[in-house]
Amino acid sequence: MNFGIDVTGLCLDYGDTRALDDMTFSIAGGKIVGLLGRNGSGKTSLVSVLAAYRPETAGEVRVNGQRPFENAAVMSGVCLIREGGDVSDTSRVSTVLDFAARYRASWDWELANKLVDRFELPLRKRVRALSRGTKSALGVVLGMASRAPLTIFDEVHLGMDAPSRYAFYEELLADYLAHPRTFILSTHLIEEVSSLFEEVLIIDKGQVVLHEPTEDVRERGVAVTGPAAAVDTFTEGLTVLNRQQLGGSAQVTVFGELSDDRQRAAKTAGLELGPVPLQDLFVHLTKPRERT
Ligand SMILES: Nc1ncnc2c1ncn2[C@@H]1O[C@H](COP(=O)(O)OP(=O)(O)OP(=O)(O)O)[C@@H](O)[C@H]1O
Repeated sequence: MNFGIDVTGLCLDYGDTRALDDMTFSIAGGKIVGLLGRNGSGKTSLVSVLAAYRPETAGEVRVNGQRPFENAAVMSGVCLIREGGDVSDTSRVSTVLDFAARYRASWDWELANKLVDRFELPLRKRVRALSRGTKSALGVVLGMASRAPLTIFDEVHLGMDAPSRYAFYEELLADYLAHPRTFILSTHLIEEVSSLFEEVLIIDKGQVVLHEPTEDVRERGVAVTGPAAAVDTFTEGLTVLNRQQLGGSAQVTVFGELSDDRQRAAKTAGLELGPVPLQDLFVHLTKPRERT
């Protein structure tokens, strides 16, 4: 079972601060979605509404067809893991897992135990004695083993070191393939995790900037690689997102599709064309605009 999401005209205010500003989007169930946005763009606010931690100020939010806030049927099927962990600092790791197992209808102990071993979680230790990375790993175990129809990781893996993060991505993909469900991952570490995303939702200043299949997003630009002088000549006048040079070779990322003629011209000039790194597009789409 997996939960889909329908959001229409969603607004969320904290007093005078409008954190979510007229958001509209739908996510079909059974996908891994990347939620990308700069600091303060509204990622945590959005997932808090989806997971019923907060009521919306205006608009409509439907998770599995129902309004989440104070709705037991939705809340029991949504698992939001935030970086802080939301678990009692004084409890032992084993107690936190036991509690989650009692609360989560679809909890899977086999998976939990496998991940406890993989992340070397100290079951007897109290949560407050865990390092930041180990606490994040505990969050990963709670989120994965819940097998919730909608599982949301809000920047949970940022505290983990690279081997642990890659272990997380591997376990997430394996378990998703075996037990498809809806995942939302909010992150700043775009490139290393982007291969997992089937869809990308980019938000900025509380608004949706882009919501597309990842493949389509990558086709919104082109990475041009080859001898530096030829690359620069070819990309002159185009919207350049990024330029890297190594010795005599350069790679320039440009925004916008290239016509067939331009693509042929690139090949004739000995240039290689490739997909655009998601990170470059993200930076471009969320960069501050001049006010008019
Ligand atoms: N409890 C709160 N009270 C008042 N304003 C808040 C509160 N929580 C968030 N905000 C404001 O709402 C906006 C969105 O914040 P939010 O935490 O949702 O962004 P974010 O994308 O998760 O940021 P980050 O990547 O830095 O975690 C920001 O302007 C923030 O200052």
